[in-house]
Amino acid sequence: MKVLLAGGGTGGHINPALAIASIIKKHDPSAEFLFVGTPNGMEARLVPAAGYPMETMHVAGFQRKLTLKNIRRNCKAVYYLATSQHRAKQILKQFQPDIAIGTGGYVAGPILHAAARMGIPCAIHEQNAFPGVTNKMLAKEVDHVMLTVEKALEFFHLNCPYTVTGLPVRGGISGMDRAAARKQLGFDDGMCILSFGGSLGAGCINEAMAKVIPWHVQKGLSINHIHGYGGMGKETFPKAMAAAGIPLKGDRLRITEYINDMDVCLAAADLVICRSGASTLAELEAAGRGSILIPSPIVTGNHQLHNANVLGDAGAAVVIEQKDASPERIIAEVEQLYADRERLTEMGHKAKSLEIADTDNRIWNVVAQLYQKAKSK
Ligand SMILES: CC(=O)N[C@H]1[C@@H](OP(=O)(O)OP(=O)(O)OC[C@H]2O[C@@H](n3ccc(=O)[nH]c3=O)[C@H](O)[C@@H]2O)O[C@H](CO)[C@@H](O)[C@@H]1O
Repeated sequence: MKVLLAGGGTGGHINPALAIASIIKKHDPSAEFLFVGTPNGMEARLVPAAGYPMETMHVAGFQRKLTLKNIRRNCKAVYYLATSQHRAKQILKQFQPDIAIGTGGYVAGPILHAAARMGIPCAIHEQNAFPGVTNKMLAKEVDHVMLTVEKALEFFHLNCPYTVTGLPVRGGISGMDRAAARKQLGFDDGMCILSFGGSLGAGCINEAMAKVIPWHVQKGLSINHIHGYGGMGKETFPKAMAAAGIPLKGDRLRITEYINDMDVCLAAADLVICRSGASTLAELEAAGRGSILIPSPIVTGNHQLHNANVLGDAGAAVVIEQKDASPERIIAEVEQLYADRERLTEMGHKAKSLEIADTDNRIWNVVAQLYQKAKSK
């Protein structure tokens, strides 16, 4: 089977494409893959690192606010739009895929559009509860739409079947026992908080944790705490801790720029305080952990708030919009959950009940349907 995968820009679009490739490879080890991305997006690093070939094409989004800089950017976007169809056809003619799958990001637009017009069976995967512009457009042309959550359906006008597949999570996320994870981290059996703000960190979460950590340490509460401050907090967060007299690594503390062992940290945690990117939420569901979610307000269509509300509405998370997420408010929420561990455990169960445990099979079923369609042509 020859599979073309297109997606790019952020890890949020590329990692699902890589996960889909792994699922296909597991079922069909002889499958051949070609990724299509932009030369400057994160895909240019992540895809070759995962060992897959990639063709590139230039694409850019249109800016709505008309400043001089944006007019220049829009001129570039028009040029790319004019040349992208030719490039897309060239890539498709060379690789001759049986099927094509888009996982979002501008680059998926021209290539999936061209593939659909050439009669190649196509599908898209939408990671968020509020779909991106590319997927919304492509949904009218493809043969199948895969969704992480059913809620996204409200925003699509579909002419084709859909499957709620969930979002593939990294191996190991739900596999570890809480006690073993704590032992590995050197923690005791008090409450364990895990906080982080996406791969780069989040100013708002760092500001809150700069108060939350000294609060529970100075009060002597029985709390273990892991915090990932990200590149964004690299200069400021360790200084804030030093000023408060808090060590970055103590008996109950592990404060680091990036959390590399998220599987262990999630398993150890009782409460997670974080943004609401799609992968993070799928991981919270797989691990079955209660959370305080502070959606990033600067993402397209405010999709992180839509994502967070799926868990919030199910009672699996407390959702606090960034404008309301003062350190004092976060401390108050943590204090309540510290005092009511049963509620926290219940939130974890509710998160687990949202998990789609057979995501891999659901995705493979869609792929198999597309391939059958390709072979029957
Ligand atoms: C800022 C932004 O536009 N984010 C979007 C991007 O997600 P983006 O990839 O930035 O964020 P996600 O929450 O989807 O994934 C973050 C990943 O990084 C991991 N992690 C994070 C911090 C850390 O220290 N260690 C670590 O391992 C998390 O466990 C998770 O697996 O695409 C997603 C899918 O379209 C969207 O839902 C997000 O809104």
